[in-house]
Amino acid sequence: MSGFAKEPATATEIGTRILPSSDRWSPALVLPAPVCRFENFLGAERADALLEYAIGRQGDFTAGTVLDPLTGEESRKGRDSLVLPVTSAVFSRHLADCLPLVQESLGHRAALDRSLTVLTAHGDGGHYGMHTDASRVRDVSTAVSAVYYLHRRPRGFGGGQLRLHDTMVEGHRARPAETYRTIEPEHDTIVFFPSAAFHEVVPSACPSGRFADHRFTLTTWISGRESAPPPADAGARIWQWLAGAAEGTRPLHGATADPGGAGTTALPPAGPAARRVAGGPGAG
Ligand SMILES: O=C(O)CCC(=O)C(=O)O
Ligand SMILES: [Fe+2]
Repeated sequence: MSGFAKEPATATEIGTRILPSSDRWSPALVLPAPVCRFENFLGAERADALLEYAIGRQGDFTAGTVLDPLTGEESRKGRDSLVLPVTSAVFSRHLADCLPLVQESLGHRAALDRSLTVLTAHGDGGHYGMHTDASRVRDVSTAVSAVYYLHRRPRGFGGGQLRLHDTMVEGHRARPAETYRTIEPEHDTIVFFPSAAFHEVVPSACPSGRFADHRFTLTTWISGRESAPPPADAGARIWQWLAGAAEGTRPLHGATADPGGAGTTALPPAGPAARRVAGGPGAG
């Protein structure tokens, strides 16, 4: 026997003795940061070659730093990562080809034309406390962060998840929420999210201590020259809220990093293959 659930015919009012009325509601809106992820981003062969390259350059990595937003000074507070600046025409080309689809899925409009890439390694106790990537980009309201993950299989480390925090909007003020989405650093996957979104890397454990067993990334900050056009829909509004919440995380003066300077390279325009993907089957 099956049947449909049947509600009582009349609804009962919950009295104001239980639920008093109020004109002082203070609703807090909690929004997830827009994010998208690709699996098998470079493909097994290229991913393994890149991993071996990273491992082979062990001696060239240096301790990653953070910029103090108040003083603009570089420090290692809250961060234990190894970094090595790199460029790759092939990687940039592939990023550029994916960008139309990424921008579509993140509700992102502004033109992006520069990128800055570093290889990173997290070992035993490696971590990166809560931050935005404001100090790495020209205009944080439009910049996109891309983190590509690499590791040996079986994985030689534990932990090291990326936490992408939600944004809490109260009235006209936005701030990072305590809730977050967890991203596993899976080999040959890449994640894209707004550079203004608060995020952190939780501590990794690497029992062998071997460099080859570290958690590797190729992290790229993709910048635009111009500010975002005014949002036409709710999907784009989150970018403004994120930029508001990230205010104050960019060093005001004395910053040692110059994201528009020597480190950044021009991002090539997307190729025709990208337009086919973004346009769906039959497009192009
Ligand atoms: O390694 C990750 O998952 C994120 C790295 C990061 O946030 C950064 O380098 O700014
Ligand atoms: Fe970051």
